[in-house]
Amino acid sequence: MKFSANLGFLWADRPLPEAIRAAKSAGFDAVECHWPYDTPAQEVRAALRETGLEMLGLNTARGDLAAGDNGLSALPGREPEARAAIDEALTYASEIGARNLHVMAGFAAGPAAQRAFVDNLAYACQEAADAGITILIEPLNRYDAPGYFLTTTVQADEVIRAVGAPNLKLMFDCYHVQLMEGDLSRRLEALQAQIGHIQFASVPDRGAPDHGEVNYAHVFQVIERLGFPMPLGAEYKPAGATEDSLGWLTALR
Ligand SMILES: O=C(O)[C@@H](O)C(=O)CO
Ligand SMILES: [Mg+2]
Repeated sequence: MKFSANLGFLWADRPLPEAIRAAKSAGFDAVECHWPYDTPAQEVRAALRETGLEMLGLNTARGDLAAGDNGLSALPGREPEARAAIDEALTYASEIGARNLHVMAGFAAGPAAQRAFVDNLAYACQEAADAGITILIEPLNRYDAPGYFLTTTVQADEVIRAVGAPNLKLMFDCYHVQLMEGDLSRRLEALQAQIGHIQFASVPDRGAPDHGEVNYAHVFQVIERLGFPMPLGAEYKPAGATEDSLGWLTALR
């Protein structure tokens, strides 16, 4: 199996280009990140070229962090900001050759939020299509992100159908899905056509995948059997130094 290091959590204490090099040295096949915007895109591109790693994806900016924003695209009345964040992210993604963009919904609820999300995603998909970029939406669990608009794969499936764009896919983060819905094996199989990227972490502590209530040896076998072609995103919070958390990866090599 192939694995992508999520540099929002792994080597998060290092500047992004150094984190990319560390992921290469540790044996990862790809990288992904959260919000790379403080690092000039050419520095990221240079590190990717040097290591030969692909940046699989990044997130749209969350908005006004001091005001508690966690994404903008499902916030009625804030469409101009949401679309500016989408434009910014697509420009950055194109500059570093990233294939996926996670468009973050934000804290909202109700029909107006649903309409705003669908409309903003339609805009994102249209703008992304020419660059060959896939737009992802990710349900987040209610404990880490209470009040977030998108919380389940069932809801994400409805949104994907409402937008109806071929380049809109589901980010299936096993950690969030286990906390909200469980039944990982069946859900991966049922949703395989909609899934654009898969992430994982132990549950419930969001650590390395070698402990906790989910048996990842089994989940990885399911994913392999389904023939999912892309590296899986290791998006967990190491308990100490990232290098000391990689026994699971070594064991699989
Ligand atoms: O699971 C997560 O938290 C991330 O994948 C993310 O992009 C948003 O916080
Ligand atoms: Mg995730």
